[in-house]
Amino acid sequence: SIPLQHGAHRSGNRTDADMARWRSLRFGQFVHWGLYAIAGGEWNGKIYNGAAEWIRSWKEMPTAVYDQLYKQFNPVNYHPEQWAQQAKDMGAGYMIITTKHHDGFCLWPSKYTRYTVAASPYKKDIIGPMVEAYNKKGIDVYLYFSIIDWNHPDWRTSLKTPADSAAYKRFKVFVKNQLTELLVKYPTVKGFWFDGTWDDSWKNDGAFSDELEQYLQKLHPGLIIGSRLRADERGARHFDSNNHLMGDYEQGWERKLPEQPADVHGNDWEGVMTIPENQWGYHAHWLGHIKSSNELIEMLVKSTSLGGNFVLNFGPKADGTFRSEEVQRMQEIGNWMKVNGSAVYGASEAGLGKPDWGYYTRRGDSVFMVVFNVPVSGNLRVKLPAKTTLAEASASGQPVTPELIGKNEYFIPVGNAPRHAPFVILLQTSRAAGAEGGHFEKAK
Ligand SMILES: COc1ccc([C@H]2[C@H](O)[C@H](O)[C@H](C)N2C)cc1
Repeated sequence: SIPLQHGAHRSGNRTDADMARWRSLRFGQFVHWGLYAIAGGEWNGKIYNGAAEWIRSWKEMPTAVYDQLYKQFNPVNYHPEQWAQQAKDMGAGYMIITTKHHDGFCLWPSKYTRYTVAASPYKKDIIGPMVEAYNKKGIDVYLYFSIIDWNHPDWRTSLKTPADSAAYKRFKVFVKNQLTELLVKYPTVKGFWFDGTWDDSWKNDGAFSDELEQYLQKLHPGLIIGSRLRADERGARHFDSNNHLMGDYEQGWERKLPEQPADVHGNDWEGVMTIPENQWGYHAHWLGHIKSSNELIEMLVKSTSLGGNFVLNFGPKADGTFRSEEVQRMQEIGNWMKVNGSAVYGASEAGLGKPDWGYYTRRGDSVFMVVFNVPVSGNLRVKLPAKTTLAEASASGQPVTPELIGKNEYFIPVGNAPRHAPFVILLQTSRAAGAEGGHFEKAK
């Protein structure tokens, strides 16, 4: 392997309590909120086909116009305790909030730039009350932070001249100052969700990203930071030049999910997902497919079945309210999670493969069958590993009688009554005496 100073410093997943908690929560809420919500994906009567939070880069939107939008930021209907309650009702265990997206506008009154809420008509800190409201509901908070900062005079995409290098040196100090400020002002946050780290300026300075990560973890022990922050000294991102994951979990699953255990190599990982095809900030006109609650529940269960977390994104309007499609999905998903959340919370891969009828998840000896597709036979096939016995099966607390159809193979009869949502069957298994280690195969 290649000797690296700034590659992965740990092989295998973190085993500490903070990471175990992150892993157990399984389901998060992403919130993208900022000046882009004022534009809402359109300008001068034209609709922007890109992602709403990127509208500043749209040729139809003069940057000078965008950069004045802060003078209109005044979310009179922003009630963080209502945001937190609806997230709680959805079943989210953690929330990720954009403190600063690529446009550089800060939702907290940073003392390192004037481009913050303090300069807006709203004046007040957005982040502090949000962290407090979510924590009060028992929801952990993570801070999204974009390294790219289109507003800052010292940000550079690449370093072409000595002047560029001098500017970017100042910019790195600014970044470290802002991150320190966020941890000092909001000490209950559990981690950072970094973005905007693909430019050469950042990619070619692996040493800085490594030192920054170590500095932040020393300042805030237990901090959780995904694989988007770092580059190694050869410019490799997410996985270092020896193909070892950098950061505490794989953070590359954006609007896509792994298909099988081999795709995640036994690493902790998190998938982030939009309800429309590709909108993170508020866009008045959602184009293309809008995912239903059942589709989103399947993605959450699929993620759990592959040992990862699933984070669903919401883009509040400029006034601080949520669009009806988003409120509806939070309620529908929450209603399902209230009944079936035990198949997700604290659960992980079952090591039983992928059945046609849906997904297996597992927590200890409890195996959950989350059923999306009932076969025409009305019987769900279950094959357990050798040395594993099936103690009992139940659906919604009612016992179900499995039919033994072969060695450690069963049919679970569920009938063909029409169903409009996935349902869960609990298999209580027991480890036969002398079964070595985990009687379920561990992900490779
Ligand atoms: C260039 O392709 C990109 C760049 C950045 C993104 C940003 C989105 O604005 C959003 O914040 C998402 C989480 N992030 C990866 C998405 C796609």
